[in-house]
Amino acid sequence: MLSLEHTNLTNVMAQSWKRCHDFGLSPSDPVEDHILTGNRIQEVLKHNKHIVNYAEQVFEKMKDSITQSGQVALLIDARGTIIHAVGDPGFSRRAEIVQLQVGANWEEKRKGTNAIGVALMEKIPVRVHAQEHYFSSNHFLTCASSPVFDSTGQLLGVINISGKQEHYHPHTLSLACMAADSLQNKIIMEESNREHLITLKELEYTAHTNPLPLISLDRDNRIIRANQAAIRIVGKDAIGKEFIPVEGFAVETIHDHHHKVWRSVAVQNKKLSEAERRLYTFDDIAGSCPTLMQKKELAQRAALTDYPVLLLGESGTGKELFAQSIHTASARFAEPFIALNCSAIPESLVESELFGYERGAFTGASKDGSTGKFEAAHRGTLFLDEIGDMPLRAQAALLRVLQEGIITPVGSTKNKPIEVRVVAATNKNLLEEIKAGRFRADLYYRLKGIQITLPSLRDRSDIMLLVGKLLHKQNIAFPVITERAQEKLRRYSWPGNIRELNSVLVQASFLAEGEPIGPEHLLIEEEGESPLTEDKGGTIPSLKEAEVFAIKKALQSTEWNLSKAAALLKIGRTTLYRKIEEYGITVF
Ligand SMILES: Nc1ncnc2c1ncn2[C@@H]1O[C@H](COP(=O)(O)OP(=O)(O)OP(=O)(O)O)[C@@H](O)[C@H]1O
Repeated sequence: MLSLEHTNLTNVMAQSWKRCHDFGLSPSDPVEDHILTGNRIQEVLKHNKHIVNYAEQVFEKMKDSITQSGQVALLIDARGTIIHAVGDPGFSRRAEIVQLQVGANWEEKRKGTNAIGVALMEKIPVRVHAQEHYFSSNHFLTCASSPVFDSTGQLLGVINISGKQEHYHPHTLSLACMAADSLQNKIIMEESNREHLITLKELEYTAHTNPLPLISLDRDNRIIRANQAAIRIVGKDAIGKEFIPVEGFAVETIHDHHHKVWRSVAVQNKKLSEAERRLYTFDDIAGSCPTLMQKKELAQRAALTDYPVLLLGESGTGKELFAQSIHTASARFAEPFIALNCSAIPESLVESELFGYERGAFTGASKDGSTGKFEAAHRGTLFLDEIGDMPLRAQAALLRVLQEGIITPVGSTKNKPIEVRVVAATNKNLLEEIKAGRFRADLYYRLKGIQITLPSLRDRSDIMLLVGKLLHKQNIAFPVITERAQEKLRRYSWPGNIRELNSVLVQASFLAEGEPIGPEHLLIEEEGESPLTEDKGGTIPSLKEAEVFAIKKALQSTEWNLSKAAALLKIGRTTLYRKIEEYGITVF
């Protein structure tokens, strides 16, 4: 009697044979003998360098048993080309005759039913033995293949073990599966290490500006990292040494699944002074240009009302600064100002984030329950940043509360009346988002109340006044900027607006070391320097030059915020990080 598994595999085989028949192949045909050689195979190998390196490590462990049992182990890319092979030299010679060698392609449509082709097609581990092969010339083989996927489930290739049919062994398929799993684990580990590195890099950059002392400890309570603020307290030499509790530091421990201490972080638990806790006010909004003054006046008048406010403007134009100023100038100034980054809410957590949840409402929920942003902002102001990126499901939930003025925490049956003033902000064109079906028109009209569009820095006539104020904030006296540097500042287009200006000035004052700031200290691309601008001879920049330029520009305008820069470039964070490494792009 056939087992279910066997029946299924038999079906898989039958379907493969049918496909081969439909391709117009006949079992007695000579097998296609095209093979990639020279530059073409070198290109494929270069493209797959990473996975081949890992496969070498995996195959190394199996090499002896594969050789002794007269087999070959192969790595095949996602398109069916063999890219690495190890095994018994005797069998390898015979195998080469049927092209079980680097450069040959074993897709079903070329080589008929075979383990590699079927595993690629069906994305499952499979054995193809003797006469199960479509072409008669392959009947002397017994082959087992298992697919390899990356962390997103995308097929990367196949591991295959082949031998003469008389060397059939029931465990060969398990061996192929184990090798594929091991290879997959190595690849996923590498990806997660890279992710970890990115997080560390981001932490490094935020730690620069984060004034709160922060220390990371290993499981033995030794200091493995500390930001500048913490180093000032514990000293540089403390890294690597045991952390002796310092007064005012709270240690929070991270446990693994077995409740073993894994890592800890020590954060200085200091109470923020009134000045540090203070939100921005209209006095903090620097500028004298008529457009900005007009927007500031409009916002000041809006602060006296309870109407919703919608702040529009490019990234870094001061939308959050305006939102806080509106709150502090309003009658709600003594109540909370709560900010929510709408683009960062995962779809599944929308309700709990906005409305909170009761204790034990869902798996993973804190046992004490949690207060949602609406409740936290009760009687105060809720600032909905990046509203244009809010997922549609969250938009529906938000609209409901704005209409009804009540919330129901997840897992609760009780309604709570909520009274908040909403200020929303986005750098997206909401009318276009509505047209594209990504933003609800009814929500737009509810949020719009008073709409204030902030000017981009390039459209402002008061850039030098801003420069003075921003340098003053860093305790640098004015004037310290040469004429040519001022000209350079005026000419630049400032895609990252005031945030970018601030970061360029911080870099410049650092580079100038107390001397007047000259154009050489301003690390911005002059418009004419752009490799994207065709010069008079019409030279087109190379793809690499264009990429480096775009990446640098995105990093500069987001102050090296990798997530924001990747979003500007419309690529993933991991890809951005890889390119930064590949092109050797540095901070300055
Ligand atoms: N008129 C201004 N005067 C002084 N500083 C300003 C002004 N406008 C913006 N800034 C500063 O520029 C930086 C960016 O401002 P803010 O975060 O408010 O911009 P945003 O428009 O909300 O940006 P994003 O859309 O990227 O969130 C902040 O450090 C802010 O203090």
